[in-house]
Amino acid sequence: MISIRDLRVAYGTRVVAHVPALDVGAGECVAIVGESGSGKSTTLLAALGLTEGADVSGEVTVCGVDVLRARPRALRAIRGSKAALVIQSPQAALSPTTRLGALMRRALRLHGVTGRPSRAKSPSEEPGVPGGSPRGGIDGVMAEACEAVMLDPAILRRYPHEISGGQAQRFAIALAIALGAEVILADEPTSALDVTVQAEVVGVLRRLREERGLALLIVSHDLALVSTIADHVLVMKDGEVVESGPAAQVFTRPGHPYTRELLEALP
Ligand SMILES: Nc1ncnc2c1ncn2[C@@H]1O[C@H](COP(=O)(O)OP(=O)(O)OP(=O)(O)O)[C@@H](O)[C@H]1O
Repeated sequence: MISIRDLRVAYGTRVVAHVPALDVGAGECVAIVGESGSGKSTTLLAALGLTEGADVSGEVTVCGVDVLRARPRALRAIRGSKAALVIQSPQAALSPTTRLGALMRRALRLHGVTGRPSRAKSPSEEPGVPGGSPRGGIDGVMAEACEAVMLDPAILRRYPHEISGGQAQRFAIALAIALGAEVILADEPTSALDVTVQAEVVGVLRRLREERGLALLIVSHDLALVSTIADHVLVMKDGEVVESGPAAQVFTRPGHPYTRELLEALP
């Protein structure tokens, strides 16, 4: 679903992220960890062609689209529908005067999700995803997407300022699901949340990838969180990947002194 080869992102003469190889398959979770400024978010944004003003080279393929060479139309087709970006403070991106339900409905219409059975991929394969809603219609798709992230669909009647940071992040994930996302790219997915809600959101992400085969690329400085969900971990430092391997290996037998440092800093 995501394949990156020899990605280099530079601002002026400074290379801020260099990623030799990164692959995320369906149902997999890959995490990028590292200290602030190490190039994690830049890598995530580059995967969707969103690093404005940067010189970007290499190969990036997301849902079959050659991101660095695709026309804007092809990029728009994957952004927001097939590949959804969940950012640190989703509330800031929501229009304050529009109820969440209206926001979600507008996004679904924009991407042609009607909730009619004709759009269903395979109801047996993906129950409750766009078009396959047993309740039918766009309202059914919206309600099921909320329930998939453990939000009461009544939240759709609220305004963005009436929900918590955790609910906002779950709403962003619900929106991605309603749109039929195959890939979720999440930047510090639980940064705004307290510990209990964090565990809930991670549980939701874990279940979604198991049940729907979602591919997850997560950026986080929280190694404890990453250890509960990632299959594969990339450790970045000063724009370079210093270690990359299966999560179990990176956490139990770290090969790089910097990874050991990060692990030792864990409470
Ligand atoms: N638009 C930009 N112009 C110039 N430099 C930038 C730009 N965006 C990011 N950088 C630089 O690139 C480096 C990597 O930033 P990035 O946001 O990818 O780090 P990060 O590891 O995600 O950090 P954090 O955890 O704080 O979000 C930083 O030194 C940052 O200052």
